[in-house]
Amino acid sequence: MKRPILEVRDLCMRFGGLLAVNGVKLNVYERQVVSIIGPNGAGKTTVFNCLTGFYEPSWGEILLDGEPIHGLPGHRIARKGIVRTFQNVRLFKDMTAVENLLVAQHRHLNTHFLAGLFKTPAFRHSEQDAMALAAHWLEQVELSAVANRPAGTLAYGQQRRLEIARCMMTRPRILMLDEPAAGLNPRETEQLKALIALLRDTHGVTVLLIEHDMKLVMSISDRIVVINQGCPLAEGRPDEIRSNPAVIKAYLGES
Ligand SMILES: Nc1ncnc2c1ncn2[C@@H]1O[C@H](COP(=O)(O)OP(=O)(O)OP(=O)(O)O)[C@@H](O)[C@H]1O
Repeated sequence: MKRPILEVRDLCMRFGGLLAVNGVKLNVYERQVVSIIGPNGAGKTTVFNCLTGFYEPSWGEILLDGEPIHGLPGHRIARKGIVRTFQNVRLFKDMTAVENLLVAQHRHLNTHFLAGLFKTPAFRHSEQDAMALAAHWLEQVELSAVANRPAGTLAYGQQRRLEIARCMMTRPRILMLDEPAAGLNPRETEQLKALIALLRDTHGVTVLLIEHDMKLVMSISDRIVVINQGCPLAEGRPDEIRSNPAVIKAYLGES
């Protein structure tokens, strides 16, 4: 069987006396949507923060394609193709939708100072490529019509999709979405679900999802990992998780 693109072994994160993450493991295969669920305070966002280098784990291993990445700074992990969105929308609200995408593309541009100053052919080409990529992603997330509107004036669901497009500008291998459906209406949630499926099925992206919307989680996930009070509780297909008594007791039974 193929090796997982992302392997997490015995991940632990301690904050003083609190063991917020305690022995979490993950095997994420390419082109899968894997959801991490659990009650409030279970440790889901802390796992994301460890995976993206925002926190250095207290213990455990994180392997990307078999190569250890735990302890690397966030920018190095991002360069290896792991990018994320946050629970709260983090766009440049006064910049237009397309400008928000071009900012993300900046590190791929030929940005040598003199090349930019004299607008060399290489610089102009990379600018054109960035614009073409931005146009492509605006179309994929159905925002072409609002490309020149300030991001802050877009509907909330549009802002969420713009954030995902911004991540996609960096050509990630693993896209991590932290509660992307929070605050969305049912129509916007359906659009989000279709977008996640498109990213996996058409663009070959692997998606890690933290989400409280169980309808979305159950319908889009290939695998689900349940954590409770920092500890792994269950792992499996949506139908297995739905009928797992421990999960129902710890989590689904709450709602
Ligand atoms: N930087 C920190 N310092 C101290 N404690 C923290 C820190 N970050 C998180 N915690 C604690 O770790 C535990 C897990 O928090 P975390 O945000 O990872 O949970 P979560 O599952 O993402 O919750 P939610 O679903 O509410 O977003 C909580 O008890 C939280 O208070």
